[in-house]
Amino acid sequence: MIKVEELRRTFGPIVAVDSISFEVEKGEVLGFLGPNGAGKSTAMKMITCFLEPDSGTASVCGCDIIKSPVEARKKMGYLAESAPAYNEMTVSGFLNFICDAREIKGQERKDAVERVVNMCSIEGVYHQSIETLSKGYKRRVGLAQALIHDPEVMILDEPTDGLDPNQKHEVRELINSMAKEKATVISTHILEEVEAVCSRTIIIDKGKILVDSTPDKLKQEHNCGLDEVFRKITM
Ligand SMILES: Nc1ncnc2c1ncn2[C@@H]1O[C@H](COP(=O)(O)OP(=O)(O)OP(=O)(O)O)[C@@H](O)[C@H]1O
Repeated sequence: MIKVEELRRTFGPIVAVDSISFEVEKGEVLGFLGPNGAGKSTAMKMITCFLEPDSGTASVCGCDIIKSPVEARKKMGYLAESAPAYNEMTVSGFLNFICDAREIKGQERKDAVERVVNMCSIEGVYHQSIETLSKGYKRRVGLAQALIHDPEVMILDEPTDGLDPNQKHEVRELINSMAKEKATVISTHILEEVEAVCSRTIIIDKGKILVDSTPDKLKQEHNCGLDEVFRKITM
């Protein structure tokens, strides 16, 4: 469902993403791991059509991100690293604004909003303005907007960042509950999260893919826990 082919992006002299290629099938949850500055967010921004690649491309459910970005975006839900929500809007106003942008109307809109509000447990802050929310609730609102059109592909940049342990658990359960029907990519620094939700993991450093494997295989091959595997590979 996701096919990434030789994606590359530089910022001046910095090669943020260096010709990476991989595929993600329906039902897979791919964990994107790497140290700070490895290129994870840049890769995600390119796949979700928020940043143009220097070269290479990707397709999402058969829609090329360069030739058909609008179609590709319809297939994806994207939670950005620092979810760009409109602070002065209420949660309700923001989710309805996203529905406007995605042309979700009438009863379909009512059902979609109700579904994501329940899924992300944001009933209690529904009428509150976004600027008054805690970091964890902002993250959940970001997740709600990413899921509002029930996308086939989810691209989630550090989805549990800023959440307390209970909320982290809830979001991981949520990802697991949806995983079968979707292709999912999440980036994270939390190795325990990889074990909890990812069926596959890519370790990226300095823009290059160093490892593409499953968490279990990595632990077996290196005969240690994932945190040690991560250190061995990236240090
Ligand atoms: N807009 C930009 N202008 C200049 N350099 C950038 C820009 N965006 C990213 N970079 C650089 O590209 C490299 C990759 O950054 P990126 O944010 O993709 O890494 P990351 O793996 O997501 O890091 P983190 O785990 O810290 O979020 C870094 O060296 C970063 O400084």
